[in-house]
Amino acid sequence: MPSLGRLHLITDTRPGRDPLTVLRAALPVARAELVVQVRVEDDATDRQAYELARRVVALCRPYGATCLVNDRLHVALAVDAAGGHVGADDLPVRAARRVLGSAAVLGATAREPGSAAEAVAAGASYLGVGPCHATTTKTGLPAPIGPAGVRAVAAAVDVPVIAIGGVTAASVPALRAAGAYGVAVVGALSGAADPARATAELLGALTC
Ligand SMILES: Cc1ncc(COP(=O)(O)OP(=O)(O)O)c(N)n1
Ligand SMILES: Cc1nc(C(=O)O)sc1CCOP(=O)(O)O
Ligand SMILES: [Mg+2]
Repeated sequence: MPSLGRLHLITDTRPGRDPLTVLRAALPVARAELVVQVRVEDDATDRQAYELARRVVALCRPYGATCLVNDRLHVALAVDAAGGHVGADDLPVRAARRVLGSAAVLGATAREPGSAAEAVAAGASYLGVGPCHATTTKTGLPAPIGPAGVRAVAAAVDVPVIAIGGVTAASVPALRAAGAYGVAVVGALSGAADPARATAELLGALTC
């Protein structure tokens, strides 16, 4: 399995957002450090998810960036993405691993050490851990766990921990110090006036 990129860009498909424009700005800056997770709204059709994922895979390929698909693993397989990401409402990690195969990248959401260790034992190759900070991008989340929560999970597993939820370049150093391997963002790039510059700032904070 190739090494995992440290900057995960999750597509923002809310009305008025333009995920492919953001991606085109981020790719030349982050190149193989970029992991793009195709995430669509729950009411999007599989065809819409497929069309977006197909375009993302094609855009990522020349840069060596990685494309994953959130939730819809059949779409990941259909577009030959590198893997997928699952959480509590999705296929169980062991079932997801069976679907994707042993070589795929498989991310799982974990918010505390016990479920984190279970997800790794079931076949997760990285963990998405959060919400680290308050976020307006997704509703219904538990209270933020902060760097201390990330530290507890990172100490319990031997796979990369990707911190998520309200992450900005300013919050990256504390998350890295807590053991995060990388970060996943929506708003920090999708809402940026200059996504290329925001990508450079996030990468700078991740790799210094
Ligand atoms: C990197 C990363 N971490 C966590 C999540 C959240 O996944 P999940 O809990 O399944 O929630 P949805 O994203 O499906 O709404 C993620 N997508 N990526
Ligand atoms: C999709 C998602 N999952 C989360 C979790 O904690 O499981 S937080 C989140 C949204 C992250 O968006 P932003 O970077 O704009 O805060
Ligand atoms: Mg999910």
